[in-house]
Formats: sequence, structure tokens, C-alpha cells
Amino acid sequence: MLDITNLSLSYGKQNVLQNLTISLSQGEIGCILGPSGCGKTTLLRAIAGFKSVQEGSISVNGTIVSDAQTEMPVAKRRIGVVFQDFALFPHMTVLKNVAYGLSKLAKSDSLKLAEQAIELVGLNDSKSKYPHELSGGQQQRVAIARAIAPKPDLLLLDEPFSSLDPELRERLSSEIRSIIKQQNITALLITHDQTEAFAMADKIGVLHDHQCQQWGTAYDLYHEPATEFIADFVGEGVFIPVTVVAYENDEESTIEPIEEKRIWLETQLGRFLLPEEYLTSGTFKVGDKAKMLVRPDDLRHQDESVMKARVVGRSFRGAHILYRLSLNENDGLLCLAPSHHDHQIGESFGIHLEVEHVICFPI
Ligand SMILES: Nc1ncnc2c1ncn2[C@@H]1O[C@H](COP(=O)(O)OP(=O)(O)OP(=O)(O)O)[C@@H](O)[C@H]1O
Repeated sequence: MLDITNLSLSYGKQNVLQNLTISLSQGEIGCILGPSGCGKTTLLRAIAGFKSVQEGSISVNGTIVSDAQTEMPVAKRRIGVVFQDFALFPHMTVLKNVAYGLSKLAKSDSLKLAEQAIELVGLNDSKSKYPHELSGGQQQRVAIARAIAPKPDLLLLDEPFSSLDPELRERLSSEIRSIIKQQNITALLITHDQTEAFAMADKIGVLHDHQCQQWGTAYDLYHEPATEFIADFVGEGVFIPVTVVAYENDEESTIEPIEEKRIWLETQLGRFLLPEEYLTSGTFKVGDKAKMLVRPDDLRHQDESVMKARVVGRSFRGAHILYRLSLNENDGLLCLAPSHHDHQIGESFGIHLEVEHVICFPI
């Protein structure tokens, strides 16, 4: 439904995005995530038709809407846009706001579609109210109803929840996801908020350094980040120093003595097999120093462990406590422990590192 291929966007000589390739199937929700200034809005504007394309192409539902030669007018693209500030008309009722984009249809058809969209977002009782009579969350629902009423091929959402408080943001994002999914709408959301991206999206692309550094599921980004930037930007975690080592005999290992597999990462928290892909790609050789990603949920609270770490910080999160721990010289370890393990700053407890996905980067 959306195919963006080798897209480059710039403002004059300022290059914003280069060689970006992403795609969404019918009914999929994608999200473009990235820090301020990375080019999210520019990308959204190019898809909607407000920004020309220097290289590559954007296709919606099999038709090229933008490339270096083509620029389909905005109104012909069959793309609905939900803006950050809702952009509702203050002097129009909810019903008139939603019906506004349907003015080409016969009045009875436009009202029918508008009413259907209003019902979908649960605002049946507010049809004749004006935007100033609605809460922020309700106004956002009106904006969404207005964008989906014409049944667009693609729905674009520009930081749709950023003006709402965090609790409402979380609730609304999962409600809006259900509506979009129920209607089998293809949608692309842009945000700098990863909680929003995780709650809404089937696929997430992270923009950095003018590139989309990874296009994958939230699970992929969190557990198998393609770059050091993504490892750092998505989720919490720390990097610990490691040394790439080889063991000549298998006394040290319970693993079968396969030559390639006897390369390990030695850390102060134990030794981990260097994954196959790092060997085949030649990223590391024996003797290299590197850094390994440790997520707070990789580091377990384990009373019987001989390795004890001291609590230097703690943040209570209800079911869990996120501990910042100090071990030897390393002050920055993070451990997410069930909150019944209630330790105060200065106390020590046993830890055990269990890394399912070993992610390493050269230093
Ligand atoms: N109209 C413009 N003319 C020139 N440069 C622009 C224009 N709009 C944006 N830029 C520049 O392009 C880059 C990308 O901006 P963009 O607004 O797309 O980023 P963003 O990721 O959406 O940021 P934010 O999250 O802060 O909204 C920035 O360096 C910005 O200064």
C-alpha cells in the first residue's frame, strides 16, 4: 500500500534524508521514530505531497505519487492526515468538521460517512458540539474521524498524541490502534516518543544521520538493534566493556568443540559466546576490545549469586524497580527487578547476567 524506494529529500543544499526505503502492506501501521530534527516531518510532508522529491519514489496503492519527475496534487493522493495540533475548524461542529473533506459527495452521502466515522471514534453524543467544548483527547478523535471519513488509502499521523498528557496518550494510542486495525487502514505515524511507537506500530523505522537505520518490529529494534545509535536510542540499557577471546580447550565450555564457536566475549559479569553472524561478518577478531549491550531485564536479581552489586539509584515503577547498580568500577549497570525485592541505596544484592541476544559493537 505504501512503497518508498531509495528516497532522498533535501532543502536546497541541505540534505535531510538519503536512500530511504520502507514499505507497508494493507492494514499495517508503520512508525517513523527519531530525535528532533532528523527529518520525520519532512518525510511526512513528502508523502502527503507538500514537499518535492529529489531522488527515489513514493508509491501509494501501486501508483507513483512522487518521484523526481512526478508530483501528484495533494488532493488526488487519497491520503488522510492527522496533524499534531488537530487543526479543527473552531466555528464548525464536530459533524461539520468531519464532513468537511467530503464536500465533493452528495450531502446525504457525506453526512452518512461523517456519522460513521464519528461513531467509530466513539463521539456519537458530541456531534453537535464545537471543538472548544471538547477535551484534548476528544478533539484528537475528531481529527482522526475527519481523516478516515473519506476512506483514504493511507493515513498519516503527525505526532498525534504529543499535546496530550502521558496517561491519556497511552490509552488513546491503543484505542486509535484498534480503530485503525478494525478498519484495515494502512497508517504511518511519526513520533519521537518510543512508547507511542511501541503501542501503535507493527513496523518501526528509526531515522538518524539522514538514513533509516532499521525498519522492523519493536521486538527487532529492542532485541536486535542494527546500529549502536538504535541500541542506545530505543529502550534502556548500558554498554559494558568486553574482550574477544578464544579458548583452545573445552574445559572452560560446555559447548561442543566446534572450532568457530570457541570465540567468546569476556566480561566482568561472565563469558558469552560471540554470535555466529559476528564471526562470519568479520566484525571482531580475537584480542579486540568491544562493548556489549545489557538491557535492564538481562540483569537478574539473584540472591544466591556470588556477584554482588551495590545500589546507587532506584526508580520505583509499580510492579518493578529499576535499579542503578555499581559493580567494581562500573557504576552504570541497570537491573529491572520485581518490586518485592525492595533494596535501598547503599545496600548490595546478588546479580546474574542472562543475555538472550548478544549485541556488540566495536569500540
Ligand atoms: N522549510 C524548511 N526549510 C529549510 N530547512 C528545513 C525546513 N523544514 C525543516 N528543515 C530542516 O530539515 C531538518 C529536518 O527537519 P524536520 O522538521 O523534518 O525534523 P523532525 O524530525 O520532524 O523534527 P521535530 O521532531 O523537531 O519536529 C532540520 O534540520 C530542519 O532544520
